[in-house]
Amino acid sequence: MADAKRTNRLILHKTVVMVGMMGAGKTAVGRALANRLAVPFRDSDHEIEQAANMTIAEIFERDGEPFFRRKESQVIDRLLDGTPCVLSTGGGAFMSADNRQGISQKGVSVWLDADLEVLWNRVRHKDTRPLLRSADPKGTLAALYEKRVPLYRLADITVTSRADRTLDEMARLVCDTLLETRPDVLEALE
Ligand SMILES: Nc1ncnc2c1ncn2[C@@H]1O[C@H](COP(=O)(O)OP(=O)(O)O)[C@@H](O)[C@H]1O
Ligand SMILES: O=C(O)C1=C[C@@H](OP(=O)(O)O)[C@@H](O)[C@H](O)C1
Ligand SMILES: [Mg+2]
Repeated sequence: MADAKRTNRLILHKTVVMVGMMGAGKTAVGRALANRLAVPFRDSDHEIEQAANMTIAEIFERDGEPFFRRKESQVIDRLLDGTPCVLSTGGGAFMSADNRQGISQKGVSVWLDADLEVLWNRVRHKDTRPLLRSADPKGTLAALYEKRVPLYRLADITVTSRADRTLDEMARLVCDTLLETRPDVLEALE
C-alpha cells in the first residue's frame, strides 16, 4: 500500500464523501486523504462560506438552518457531478435522505466513527459551530450524537477515529480500506 502511494499509482474512480459528527475529523482527515490520493479536496462548509462570503455561524444567524441545509445539498450535488475528489461534508449533511441517496449513487460514503469524549475534546475549544452555541454544548453534542449515529451507520464504510490515531494514520486507514473493499472506487495500478 505504501508503495502504491509512493509511486503515485492510485486511481480514484468515485468521489469519497466523508461523513460523521462534528469533530470526527472529516475536514482534517479528508484533506490528508486527498493529499495521499493526489486528488482535489473539497469541503462543503468551505464552499458555502466562499459563495456567501460569510461564515457558517453568520449564515445560521442571518438566514437560518433550513437555508444552510438547502445550500449544503446544492453544493454536495454539484461536487458529486464533478471529477472524483475527496468531499468532506458538514456533520448534518448525511441526515438528509436525498443527500444520502445522491452520495451512494455517485460516490462512496466514509463514516469517521469517534466516541463522544473524543468528539467533545476536539470541538470544545472552538466556537465556530453554531449548533454548539448553547447553554450546555456537551449535552447538545450528546443529543445530536444519539440522534445521528443510527444514520451514520448507513454509510458504505466505517473507520474508527480513536484519540491515539493521527490524521495521517486515519487517511492511510481510509485509503487501505477502500483498496481492500472497493476496487470500483479506488484502484492501485501495478
Ligand atoms: N485523528 C486526529 N488526530 C488528531 N487531531 C484530529 C484528528 N481528527 C481531527 N482532529 C482535530 O480535531 C479538530 C476537529 O477536526 P475537523 O476535521 O474540523 O472535524 P469535522 O470536520 O469532522 O468537524 C481539528 O482541530 C482537527 O485537526
Ligand atoms: O453537525 C452539523 O449539523 C454541522 C456541522 C458543521 O460541520 P463540521 O461537522 O465539519 O464541524 C457545519 O456544517 C455546521 O456547523 C453544522
Ligand atoms: Mg468540517
